[in-house]
Amino acid sequence: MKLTNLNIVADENIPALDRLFGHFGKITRLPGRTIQNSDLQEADLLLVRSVTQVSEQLIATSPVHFVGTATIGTDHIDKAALKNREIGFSSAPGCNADAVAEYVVSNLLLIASEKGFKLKDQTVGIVGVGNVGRRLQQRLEALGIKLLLNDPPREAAGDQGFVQLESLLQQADIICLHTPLIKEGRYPSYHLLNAENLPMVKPDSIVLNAGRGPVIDNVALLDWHRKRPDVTLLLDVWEEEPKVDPQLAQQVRIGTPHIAGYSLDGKIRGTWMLYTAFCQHVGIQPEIELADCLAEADSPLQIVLDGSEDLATIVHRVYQPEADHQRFIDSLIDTGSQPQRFDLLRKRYPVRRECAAAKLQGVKPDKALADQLKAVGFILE
Ligand SMILES: NC(=O)c1ccc[n+]([C@@H]2O[C@H](COP(=O)([O-])OP(=O)(O)OC[C@H]3O[C@@H](n4cnc5c(N)ncnc54)[C@H](O)[C@@H]3O)[C@@H](O)[C@H]2O)c1
Ligand SMILES: O=C(O)[C@H](O)[C@H](O)COP(=O)(O)O
Repeated sequence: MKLTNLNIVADENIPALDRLFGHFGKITRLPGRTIQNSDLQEADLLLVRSVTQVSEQLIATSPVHFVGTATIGTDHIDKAALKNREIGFSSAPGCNADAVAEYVVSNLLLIASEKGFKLKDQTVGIVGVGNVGRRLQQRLEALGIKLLLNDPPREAAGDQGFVQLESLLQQADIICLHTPLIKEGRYPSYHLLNAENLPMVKPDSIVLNAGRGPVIDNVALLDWHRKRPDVTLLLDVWEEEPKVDPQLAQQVRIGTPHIAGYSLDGKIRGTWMLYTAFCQHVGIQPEIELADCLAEADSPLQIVLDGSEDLATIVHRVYQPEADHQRFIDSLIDTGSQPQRFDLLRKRYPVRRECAAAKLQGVKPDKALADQLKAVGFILE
């Protein structure tokens, strides 16, 4: 196999493809939802995002020998089918975990200022404490916030410090869901929140889902929330996406089109992780650095401080949930085209950097603010 004339079929929404895979051969970019078996009949590599269902049927009779998904989630991949056909596989674990943690912190700071509470007086429950949940845990702990953690697989593996889901639901002021979508096995997460346990949620609490839509039974959620409008809903993921239930969308305070992880840094990191995994698959040494790919993307974020800012103001200069929410609400205007608009919002998502990439200039923050900024991921000189 020559490594310069491979046929690569890739989702058109994967960034930095030319830089990281161009030298391996010809790249054919396709809309992820439309990639089908006939597109793969001469393909060596298939690079996807979460919207391509990689099934036995998709790869049957194709010469594909490596599949990569530039995402954390893998619920769209039939890993057993790939293994049966001895096709190499890699996802991008943790690639956009910082982006999701920052999305959550930014949302919570927004709701705290709207409702007039201090985050440090709240108890936050994190369900699913993996790459995303851990980074959220680190940030919130560093801000002095009390946490309740639920992760039965980690608990079963001997990790400590977890509570049962029911007690988390009963005690947390803010509930953040960060589990993968798992339908089978010992710890399924499908409809983890449902008609039976949603009523356990405390009055006036906040429920945020940035995992996968079906982790909450959306029909039960709508029904319950109509009786419990005191609860603030923050939803980035939807059970039938790209189709969104317009009635549920109207109940949420912040609704977004599955973009919690959509930082430029997280996306490029995802492609780069596939590049290194592919190099390993074919037994060559990766030569391209992640930092070079990010530098070439050339989207610096400079934040000039005048000394009047607090943590929320600065975090919202990196990521402002309200802008995404407004675009999302606008996309619901016509039921017929709503799913296409959902995909378009994702395809044309504005450049968003992570806190670690921001350069703070102007008036130096005092120690208290500097500590908070470091807690949420800024790097201060
Ligand atoms: N909205 C977005 O843009 C976005 C971005 C990144 C990831 N995600 C989703 O978030 C998920 C989590 O990401 P991650 O990087 O933390 O994954 P991860 O695999 O590192 O961690 C997932 C954690 O969830 C735990 N878990 C599994 N089943 C559980 C259950 N039934 N109840 C409670 N905990 C359970 C696991 O033990 C693990 O610790 C991904 O699988 C993906 O579906 C969404
Ligand atoms: O699993 C992930 O990494 C995230 O959900 C990711 O943001 C999905 O993005 P998509 O592949 O749908 O563009």
